[in-house]
Amino acid sequence: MGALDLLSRDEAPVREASITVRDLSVTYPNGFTAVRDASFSLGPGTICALVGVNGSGKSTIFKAIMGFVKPSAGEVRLCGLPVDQAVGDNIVAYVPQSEDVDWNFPVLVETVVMMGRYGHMNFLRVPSRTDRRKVDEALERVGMSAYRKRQIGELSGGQKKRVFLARALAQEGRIILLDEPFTGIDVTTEAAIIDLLRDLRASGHLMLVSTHNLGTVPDYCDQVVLLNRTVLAAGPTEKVFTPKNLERTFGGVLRNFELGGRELHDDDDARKVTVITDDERPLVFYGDAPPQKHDRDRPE
Ligand SMILES: Nc1ncnc2c1ncn2[C@@H]1O[C@H](COP(=O)(O)OP(=O)(O)OP(=O)(O)O)[C@@H](O)[C@H]1O
Repeated sequence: MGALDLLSRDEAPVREASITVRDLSVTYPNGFTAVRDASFSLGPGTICALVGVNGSGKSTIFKAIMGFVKPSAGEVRLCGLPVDQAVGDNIVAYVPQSEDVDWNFPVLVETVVMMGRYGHMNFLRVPSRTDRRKVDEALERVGMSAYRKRQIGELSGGQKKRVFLARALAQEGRIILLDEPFTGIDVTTEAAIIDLLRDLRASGHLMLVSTHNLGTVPDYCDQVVLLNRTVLAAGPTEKVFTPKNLERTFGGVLRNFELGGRELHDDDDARKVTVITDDERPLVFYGDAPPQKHDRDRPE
């Protein structure tokens, strides 16, 4: 171990992963309250889907968990700690939405992943042997070692997602937030990411995944939080991910096109539905229905 390792901040004890959101309200400076009285709690070894329409407050919840916005009421605790302390201890890692990243910024893949180690380094930010090894391992784990010397902006959407996932792995947070990780990627990459999330769950990590790909939610998420500016329902997937709850969440009518477009009953498989909004537009396809679309084509 080198002298710089001795000065690193890796000594924080490993705590059991947990997220507690209690009566959380977030009001933005313009006075708009994006989330009101939201409560849910999650423990270690969990993959939880955060599901809601556009603007329902998913990113706002993430920002509150990362400490980017302060609650106007209520609180968030991570592993039992206040957010600032948990972020300082590298407990929480974040995989951003693609749109939130400036892809023109010239930076190598391996540098992006090394950023996950910054919180573990001293103020000089000179990578130790451990930091380099963690970066190597993380790139290997997401299958991106061969791309380490490439500019991030040159990669495909799915490859970029993998790199940001590698950054989160290198950071070694027990809690990982993934903001729409499956948008714009192929099914193979989606399956690879889901496999990785399952591995991480098996090692006690807690993952909160905001997603519009509802069809696969019951396959890999053991918990679900349904959101529409507050928590409408939260708990085990088999209890919460029901047609009735999804109808409340999406504010439309659920139909099963496999069954001739009839409205869904609550004992139907919630995966095989399409949400129809008030203006008769299909909002989300999932299950065995056509792939996710947002246009006006209704399936026959
Ligand atoms: N900085 C801000 N100032 C004011 N209002 C904001 C701000 N950021 C978000 N909002 C508003 O808060 C609401 C929730 O936004 P948020 O980004 O959390 O939704 P979301 O569920 O993540 O949406 P999407 O699925 O489209 O990503 C929206 O009505 C949005 O316009």
